[in-house]
Amino acid sequence: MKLLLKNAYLLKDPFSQIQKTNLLIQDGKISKIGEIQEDADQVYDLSGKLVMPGLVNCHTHAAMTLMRGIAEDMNLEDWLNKKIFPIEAKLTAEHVYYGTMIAQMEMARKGIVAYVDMYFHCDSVAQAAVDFGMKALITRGLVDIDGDGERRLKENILFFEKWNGKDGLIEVGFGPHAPYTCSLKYIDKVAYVAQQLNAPVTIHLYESRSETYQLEDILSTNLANCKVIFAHCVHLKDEYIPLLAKENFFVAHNPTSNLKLGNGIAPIKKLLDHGVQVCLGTDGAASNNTLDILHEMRLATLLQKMNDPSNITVEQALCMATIFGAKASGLTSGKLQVGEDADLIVLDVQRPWFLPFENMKAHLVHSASSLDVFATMVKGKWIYYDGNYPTVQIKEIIEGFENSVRDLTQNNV
Ligand SMILES: N[C@@H](CCSC[C@H]1O[C@@H](n2cnc3c(=O)[nH]cnc32)[C@H](O)[C@@H]1O)C(=O)O
Ligand SMILES: [Zn+2]
Repeated sequence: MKLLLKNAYLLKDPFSQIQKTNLLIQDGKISKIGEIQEDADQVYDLSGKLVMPGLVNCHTHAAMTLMRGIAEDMNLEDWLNKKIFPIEAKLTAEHVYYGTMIAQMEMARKGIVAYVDMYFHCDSVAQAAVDFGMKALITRGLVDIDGDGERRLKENILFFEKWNGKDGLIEVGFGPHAPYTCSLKYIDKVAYVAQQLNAPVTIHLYESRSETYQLEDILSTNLANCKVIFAHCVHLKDEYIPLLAKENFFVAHNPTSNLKLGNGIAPIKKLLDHGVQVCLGTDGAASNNTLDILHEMRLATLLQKMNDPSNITVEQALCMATIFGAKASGLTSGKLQVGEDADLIVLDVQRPWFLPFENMKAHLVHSASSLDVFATMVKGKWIYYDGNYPTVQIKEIIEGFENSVRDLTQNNV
């Protein structure tokens, strides 16, 4: 299958100049950029549109779209214990499938091509990603405070065996939830298994003020040897920052969720200055409430500029949303060049807020909104195109989602 994208403005990566050109996509990969004479099966005239690498959401709980708006104006502890956990106790595999589908529709609509998930009923998450055609690093959320950690870990291992690498879309990792829900011994064991399987790990770290454990203790476990995405890192002592500057460590910054749950602002400028690899996440839709990486990119940038506007540059912001997220997730390259998977987005830039055109990169960070996204492609397939979701039956999904919400919220105790 050959697709030709004609007459588009192309931003290959945050550091290159925008140029008007054509892209040929063959069997899911970019096969040529420039003058193209070859015939294609499908030709798209993208005059007036900009093609750039797809965005990566490095921390979410996709199925939590089911709980969007259900628990507002609360701190993390009450939000989790009083509202979210009791509803999650009722979740079925079917609910998670529809919740994840709706999340993916939202993410595709907003230019996201790949995401990192931590949840349960993971077969449903993976099935939804494959059905929709989106890339996902899926980790089973693991807790052991209730004594049932072993069962969850076994489930994560089986899930790895069944889904890892599926269709070139799915990667499976391990998700020890947080140091306050997992003992050190359990984190160590989970990380050991992940290391043996060469699988990544994702964990919540220093999200709220009440998290006062020692980072040295956490890093004395096998976690030190794994590829790890640490979500949040808001309440990280200064002396801990250098400990995270490692090739195998990433910090997923979730500025909206951190503000909304009253947790504060992560020290992103300091992390970047120390060479820590920072990417962006939305967290779940119950704490954000949107899954919008363009929005997180802009907010992350503005928050760090609070005291000094030079703290985060336009290029750094674009890197967090694309290349750094791509590397953290391992799912895509975050660059548009020959030989890479065609994981790209198309923005309609014929709009007043994208003028003057010469300053487009600044507009992408400070002026664009996700509603400027015209189309989203993963591995050469459109998953969103001009109001349509070509891979799924929207009516059936919305119906399944609404039935799931009804199941979860009706008083059936
Ligand atoms: N409790 C599950 C496993 C946990 S999955 C991941 C968990 O992370 C929770 N979660 C979502 N957002 C946050 C957050 O911001 N901080 C901490 N936990 C969160 C989410 O509600 C979900 O319960 C079981 O029965 O096996
Ligand atoms: Zn989270």
